[in-house]
Amino acid sequence: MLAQIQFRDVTLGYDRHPAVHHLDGEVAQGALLAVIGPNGAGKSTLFRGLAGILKPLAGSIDLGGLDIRDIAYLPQTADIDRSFPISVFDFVGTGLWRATGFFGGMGKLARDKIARALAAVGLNGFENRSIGTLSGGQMQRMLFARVLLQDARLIVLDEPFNAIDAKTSADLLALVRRWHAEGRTVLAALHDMELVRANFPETLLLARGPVAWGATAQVLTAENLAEARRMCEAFDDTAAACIVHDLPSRAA
Ligand SMILES: Nc1ncnc2c1ncn2[C@@H]1O[C@H](COP(=O)(O)OP(=O)(O)OP(=O)(O)O)[C@@H](O)[C@H]1O
Repeated sequence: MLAQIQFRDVTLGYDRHPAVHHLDGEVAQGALLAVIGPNGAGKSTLFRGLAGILKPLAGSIDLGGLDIRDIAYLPQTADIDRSFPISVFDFVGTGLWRATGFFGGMGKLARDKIARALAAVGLNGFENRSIGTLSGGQMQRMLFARVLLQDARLIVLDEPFNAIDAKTSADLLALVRRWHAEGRTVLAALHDMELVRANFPETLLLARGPVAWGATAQVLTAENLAEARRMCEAFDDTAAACIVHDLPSRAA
């Protein structure tokens, strides 16, 4: 199996303080991987690193030759400025920037693609609504429509099913399955263990560092989950990033 992502002893953080550290491992092309862990475990930080928003403090992330524009990143809805004056249509249309460029005009073909993406997520008729008027579930559907348009090889979804109803979850999960069936690599940060067990073959359990990574049934054990909680509680948020060449045991 070819690797789509290789984490090489990567540390990511803010203001030189690590939030995720010493992550090693690889994600195969076409994998469907759940990333789970307690609040503050570093899931969003890891995804910001994958999306190129955050540069590693140490180590590296190899994306198997993918350009940053081949990655579709769905942030947590809390990270979206809902007061920004943009319509649903125009917001979803930003998913085409890879193809059209930032200043590219929007022809009929592009407008049709946006309309189809909105229809696919059940947002027909919402085109002219301002994003600030959407409910949580509609907002999530809109974000999925943008990912659809991006047509990316690597899809990174940060808590895509958070605070949405069962019908919306089921509709959006069907899109995730479709992306997986199309051979795209999909990573999703999730809190719902039942949803993970039922739909994600592989899981990374994170608690600032990796606790377990592999087949979901083997990762989601009571012992591993307890260990993740313990590691998160014990983590010192003010610690400085380790410098790898200061740690002979790791370098050996
Ligand atoms: N922009 C930021 N600036 C400084 N620290 C941050 C920032 N974003 C996250 N952190 C810190 O990094 C650590 C990891 O947070 P992160 O949001 O990655 O965790 P998470 O696993 O996604 O949590 P949750 O499940 O609550 O969303 C936390 O201690 C958090 O306070």
